[in-house]
Amino acid sequence: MAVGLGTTSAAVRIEGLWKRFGEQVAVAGVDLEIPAGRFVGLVGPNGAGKTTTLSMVTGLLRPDAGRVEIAGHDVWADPAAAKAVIGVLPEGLRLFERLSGRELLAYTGRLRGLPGPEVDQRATQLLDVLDLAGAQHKLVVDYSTGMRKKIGLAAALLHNPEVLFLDEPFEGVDPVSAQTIRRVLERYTASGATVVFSSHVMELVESLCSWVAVLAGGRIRAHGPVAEVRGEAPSLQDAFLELVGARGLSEGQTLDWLGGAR
Ligand SMILES: Nc1ncnc2c1ncn2[C@@H]1O[C@H](COP(=O)(O)OP(=O)(O)OP(=O)(O)O)[C@@H](O)[C@H]1O
Repeated sequence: MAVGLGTTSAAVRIEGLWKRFGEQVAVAGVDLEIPAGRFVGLVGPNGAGKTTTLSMVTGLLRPDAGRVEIAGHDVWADPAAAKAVIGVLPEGLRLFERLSGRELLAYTGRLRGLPGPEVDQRATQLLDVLDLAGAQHKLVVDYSTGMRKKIGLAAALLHNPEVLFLDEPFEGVDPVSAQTIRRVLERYTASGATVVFSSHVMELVESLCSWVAVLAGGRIRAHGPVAEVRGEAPSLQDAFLELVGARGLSEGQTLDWLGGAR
């Protein structure tokens, strides 16, 4: 179901978003309204424009054209107000490596303007639910990939944002940490907050998300509740392959030299 422009329940409103890198058009006119209180998947093949879109939506990359509103705040006209209500776990997350996990949270909390005792209390709880309590005094440089994602998530949640943006949050994360992250995110959306995350892993999106947007070639190909985007297809994966026009190997592309039959 397409949510019409102008409804009031949108967590994120994107209008006419464009980004070009030289000759390469990365995002080619994205219009999208993301409803509040949903677990939302932004899916698309490699190079579809997911990271570029999320970077523009979260105020990290200036669009060539278009506008973005988050919880009613224009990201580029009023960046401070917009950034106050979002949390971001970007791709290739850069952290302060020479701080411990707890110090990183303390620093993030003060940057967000939270009082010290409140930061301490929230940090203790987040470290605990994310299974990082035992590693809280270790330097971030010594954290594993999964631990980095989890401390990045804790930092993104510390100020209790209205909308959380996550670029590939489960990439490189083992199943135990993935389950922990998942539990925290489900709890967060159950309280009415919105999560928007990008992924290529369709099974994950189908099991986690209630709403999905499919991006390919810099454009939105479909969006709405997962069941509607899936339609008659047996799985979201099948619907996705259909939407993005995936193709098999054709005549002349048989790779007949590949494999054991010599
Ligand atoms: N800084 C840049 N300079 C030049 N081209 C870029 C830049 N960033 C992205 N692109 C190009 O824009 C297009 C969209 O890239 P983007 O990283 O947004 O896609 P994506 O959907 O996140 O892909 P993936 O799933 O592989 O991470 C690609 O063709 C990419 O090569």
